[in-house]
Amino acid sequence: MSIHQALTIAGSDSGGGAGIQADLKTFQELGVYGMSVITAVTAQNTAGVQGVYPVEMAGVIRQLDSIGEDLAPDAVKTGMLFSADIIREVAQAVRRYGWRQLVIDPVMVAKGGSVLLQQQAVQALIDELLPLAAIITPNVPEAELLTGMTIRTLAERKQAARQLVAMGARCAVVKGGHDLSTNQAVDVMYDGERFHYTESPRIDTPHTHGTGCTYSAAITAELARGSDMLSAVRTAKAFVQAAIADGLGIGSVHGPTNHFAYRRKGAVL
Ligand SMILES: Nc1ncnc2c1ncn2[C@@H]1O[C@H](COP(=O)(O)OP(=O)(O)OP(=O)(O)O)[C@@H](O)[C@H]1O
Ligand SMILES: Cc1ncc(COP(=O)(O)O)c(N)n1
Repeated sequence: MSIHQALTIAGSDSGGGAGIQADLKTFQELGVYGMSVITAVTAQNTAGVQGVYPVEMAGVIRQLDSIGEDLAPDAVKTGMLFSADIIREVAQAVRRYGWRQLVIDPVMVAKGGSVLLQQQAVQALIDELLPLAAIITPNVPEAELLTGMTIRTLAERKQAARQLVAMGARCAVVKGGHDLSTNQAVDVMYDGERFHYTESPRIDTPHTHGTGCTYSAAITAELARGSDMLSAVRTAKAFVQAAIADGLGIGSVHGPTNHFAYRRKGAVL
């Protein structure tokens, strides 16, 4: 039996809703074998982040090499990378091992406001990692920091997506999860030639912990399975929509999404 394989390079979320845990659950649900490189351990639950404990550099480098020397992921995603040093090592590994299908979710702050990427690391993300991206998937605040633009309108989101491609990503999606001005969650994708929109009704719920991780992990899984970029983005949108719509009711504050929901709805892989 041959199986498609995907790697996530991200932080651990003890509460299980975001980070490595969300990524591996999403890979599994989409029929892809999952591997992980853990950059930081977070103590986290639905109420917020109680602690951030970066993995020492030697440990990050060793995990990257252990994967690269033996395994061959069909697609790789990055989430919480925490520091400029980690970003540099990840970029080196991506080049060294020829990981061409790289999905970057430029995680910067948790929904509760905790810092998941040091401020001085943003430039390293722009200089070292972004040019290696098959796709980058910022939300609006992340796209603003990466491009230096102020983004309020759909036209500005389109311009930001175009700018991210000019900065070296092969494709960019600027997500609309944070745009409360419409009742649709509209994501804007630019593939270097044209724009595509993926939209779904906005669900009024506080339980959106880990939506960005889940979405980018679903893109990664679909790329690993051999999908083209637009199909991967469309499937990821359907996956995250189902996961938000059918919340689990876990925890006391911002609960996780439901990774089972997409397949339970009868999606055929
Ligand atoms: N309330 C919602 N209803 C429907 N779709 C949503 C909602 N919130 C987010 N989405 C969708 O979920 C996906 C992830 O977007 P979001 O903007 O939440 O990412 P994010 O802010 O990076 O997430 P995270 O905070 O987990 O890092 C996008 O496709 C977005 O359109
Ligand atoms: C380890 C880790 N990675 C990413 C997020 C972002 O997710 P959210 O913004 O939904 O809290 C997180 N909270 N924790």
